[in-house]
Amino acid sequence: MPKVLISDKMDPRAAAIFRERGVEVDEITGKTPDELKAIIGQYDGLAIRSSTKVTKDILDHATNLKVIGRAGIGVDNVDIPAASSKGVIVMNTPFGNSITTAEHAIALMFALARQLPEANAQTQQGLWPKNGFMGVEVTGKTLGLIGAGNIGSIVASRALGLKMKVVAFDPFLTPERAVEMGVEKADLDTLLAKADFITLHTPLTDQTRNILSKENLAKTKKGVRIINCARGGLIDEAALKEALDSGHVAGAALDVFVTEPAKESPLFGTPNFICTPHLGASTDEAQVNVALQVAEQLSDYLLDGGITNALNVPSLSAEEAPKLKPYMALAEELGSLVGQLEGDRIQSVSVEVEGHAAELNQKPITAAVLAGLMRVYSDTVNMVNAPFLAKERGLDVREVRHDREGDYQTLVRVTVKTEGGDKSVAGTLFGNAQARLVELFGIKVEADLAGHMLYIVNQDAPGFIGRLGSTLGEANVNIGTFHLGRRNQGGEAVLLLSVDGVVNETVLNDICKLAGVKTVKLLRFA
Ligand SMILES: NC(=O)C1=CN([C@@H]2O[C@H](COP(=O)(O)OP(=O)(O)OC[C@H]3O[C@@H](n4cnc5c(N)ncnc54)[C@H](O)[C@@H]3O)[C@@H](O)[C@H]2O)C=CC1
Ligand SMILES: O=C(O)C(=O)COP(=O)(O)O
Repeated sequence: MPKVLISDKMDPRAAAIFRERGVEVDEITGKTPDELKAIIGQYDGLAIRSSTKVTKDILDHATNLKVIGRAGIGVDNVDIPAASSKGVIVMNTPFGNSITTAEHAIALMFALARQLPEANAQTQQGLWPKNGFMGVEVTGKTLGLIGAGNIGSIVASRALGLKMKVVAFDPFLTPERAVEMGVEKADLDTLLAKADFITLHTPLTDQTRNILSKENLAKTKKGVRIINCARGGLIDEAALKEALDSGHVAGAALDVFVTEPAKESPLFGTPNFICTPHLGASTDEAQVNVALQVAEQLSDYLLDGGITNALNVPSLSAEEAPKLKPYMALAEELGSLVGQLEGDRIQSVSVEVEGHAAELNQKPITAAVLAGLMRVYSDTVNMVNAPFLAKERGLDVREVRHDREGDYQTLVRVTVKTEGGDKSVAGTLFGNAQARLVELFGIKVEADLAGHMLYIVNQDAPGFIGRLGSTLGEANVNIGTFHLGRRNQGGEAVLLLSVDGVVNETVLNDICKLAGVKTVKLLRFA
């Protein structure tokens, strides 16, 4: 039974779903990195929010980990490249808390416009400060939206409902989508110059870090009010403090900080500054949504291989997964075969599918070919890290889908380009389940690829098989299955034999010495 650790506070429904689905679950929150390192090796899955930092160091100790599920959106607390290179899938729940977070941004906008926190505090101190708080209306004002994705577009729709004008800066926002959203698409400088309120809704990336820098804050309209419910690091906090002190920025509301938990900050105590402790996603509704979703997604993957909302591997629905499973086994065997036979000589790989295989999602099939192929270099390769490793090695990978009818109802062909020319292997599924090699470097064969196998290329001649049988028999090597193919009578022939146990070097040398033998190689399949 797979085992999952929930390491951040999550709605109890997540644990209930895991148990219902047949996944063992531990809920252990608040661990230090060292404490987490000590226990993470036991788990196949890890469910987190933003508190757990999944660093390379933690991943190095996560010897059984297959999948990380983020109950929420931002995954900047996960070292995704490190997870990918370890073959660990990273998933998030991209929509479960977006309405809630958009509402928090709107709440903070009103809190700023009417100085609600300070007015509340002074009223409760018995000051009745009726003349101390002059607010501003939002109606008719311009909201500058930096980032017009899921959350940004919900904020825009709410702002339009409040009769605001919305100007959006997002390099990926198409003019058509801007029209659909009812917003004006603008460049950043235009937005900074026009906006009465600015709200940020981008991930933290190298491009967005300090997007509200000292220089950009200086380009804003005097009296602007700024809201950040996305990520700390999008605003230069020191420059914001200066701009609040000088009165250029009339107010700022932060839900997120560069360093979290933010137990101290030069911004604390600044007039017209308000903040919340990363509460954007904290509503009953959002937490139920993300908890249910993350538990279902992790269970799907650990139990059935279904992949939803993964950030480092193509998606694979729980419906597709069982159909693709035998294809992935076939693809991995074909990749392993060419990898073992051609290894370092491979310059590029092409994966072709035809017949039934062409009706399926090809990405997982290609990833499985690469996993088989790259396993020559490392035992820890799987379909998550294989595409990355292939890229690192400079392997060019192509996918081809044929609509044509071929000799087989379904076929996967892997062609590798080497200095010696293109070499191709192909396989089919018998009964939609049983993987079978049907072509090996242009020669028709029919073989199961399993266990230890001997690959022999020889000149087709009478008596060869008898001599080979005797050599193996004398060495006490039992032949399990025997598959033979040849280009033409008397031409090049290829033999694939499954053998019980490992064939040692002496036996391989004896086979090499048999008349007509060109190549002998010991292969290993799962
Ligand atoms: N405070 C909180 O508790 C929460 C914070 N968030 C954060 O909100 C942010 C946005 O989330 P979603 O809208 O769901 O993401 P999304 O991926 O749907 O949208 C992000 C948008 O940012 C845009 N973008 C990327 N680079 C940009 C750049 N250089 N300049 C301008 N725009 C750029 C993208 O094109 C995209 O449209 C994330 O960072 C997420 O972590 C999300 C949920 C809760
Ligand atoms: O979903 C996100 O990106 C968030 O920032 C929410 O964070 P949280 O799950 O509340 O720690």
